[in-house]
Amino acid sequence: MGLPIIQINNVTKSFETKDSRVEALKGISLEINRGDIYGIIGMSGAGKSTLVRCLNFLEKPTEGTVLIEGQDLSSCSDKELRKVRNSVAMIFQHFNLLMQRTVLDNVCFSLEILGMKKKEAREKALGILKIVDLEEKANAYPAQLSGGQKQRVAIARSLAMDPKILLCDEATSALDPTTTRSILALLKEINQKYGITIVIITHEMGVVQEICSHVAIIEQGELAETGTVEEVFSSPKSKAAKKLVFRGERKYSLMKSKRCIRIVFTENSSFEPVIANMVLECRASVNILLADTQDVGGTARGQMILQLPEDEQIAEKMIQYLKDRNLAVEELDDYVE
Ligand SMILES: Nc1ncnc2c1ncn2[C@@H]1O[C@H](COP(=O)(O)OP(=O)(O)OP(=O)(O)O)[C@@H](O)[C@H]1O
Repeated sequence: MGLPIIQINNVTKSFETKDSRVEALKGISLEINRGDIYGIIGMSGAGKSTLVRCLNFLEKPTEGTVLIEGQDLSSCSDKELRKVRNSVAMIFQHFNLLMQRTVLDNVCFSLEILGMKKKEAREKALGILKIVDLEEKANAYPAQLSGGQKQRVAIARSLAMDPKILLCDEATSALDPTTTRSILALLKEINQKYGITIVIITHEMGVVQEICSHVAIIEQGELAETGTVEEVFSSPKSKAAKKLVFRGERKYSLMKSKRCIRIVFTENSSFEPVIANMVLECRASVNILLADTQDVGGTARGQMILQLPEDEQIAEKMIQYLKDRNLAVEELDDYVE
């Protein structure tokens, strides 16, 4: 597989304000491989934006190192840093387009700054607008576009630089679910066709599940958990991961038992017969606290959270019943109050 394209080693970042000091990152280490779509997820204020800004040195870490393709950014000259930054493109929640310029000029702008001739830049930009499906809007101004179209222009502008890495900071947070899906599909296509490594910063587990191969969960400036999306979704270990996977729901129930389990299905259709048969066989009812299906890396994954009967023997029998049917059963602490 070779060297990871991004290596983050023990990065800390503190912000000094007039009367306080904020430790936004507290010793984060991460490796991202070439070709990954890597999600970095966490609640508001967790330090996601700070971390992503450290990846292109828009923010310099207080301590620790960031290596892009093996090159330590802290030992780069200004010229070398500019070169690295050209290969690490970034898109944002609010698009950051030049409002006085047309779509085409937005894409040509950075190419011309790099010294490309106008005609050549125009040709390249038109080719890229085709990739993002915005050819017919080349002469429109950003104000005349929808949110999704604006984000496509921002993606086109970053692709113009032939980046190796694309950093997306909450790039779909201002978009509705349908538009979000189409932008995520475009990012996936770019990743697959052009081999661009993508880092996605988000607070939504749905975004991670839709397209990421790997995920890192950060909480209060620390890394809570990393793994493949499949691993983290199937058996989240940290409190932060559980909160995101279970969508932060904490249930209040009329049933007395506090014993809850989570089952993961690969097929949505297997939900009902298994639970119904288990209830029939054990002659006791369960309380279904959550049941849903989510798309994890293109596969439908169902999860169900059950509150078991108070009778320990029956509860054990139910768990065994499910395990005998090769279902992953995980006991959840403190799920009900
Ligand atoms: N320039 C700054 N000066 C002072 N504090 C800052 C600065 N930038 C970020 N912080 C603080 O660092 C912490 C992490 O902020 P950051 O923006 O990285 O979080 P985030 O996870 O991206 O949050 P959100 O999802 O709300 O954008 C917060 O407490 C924030 O207030």
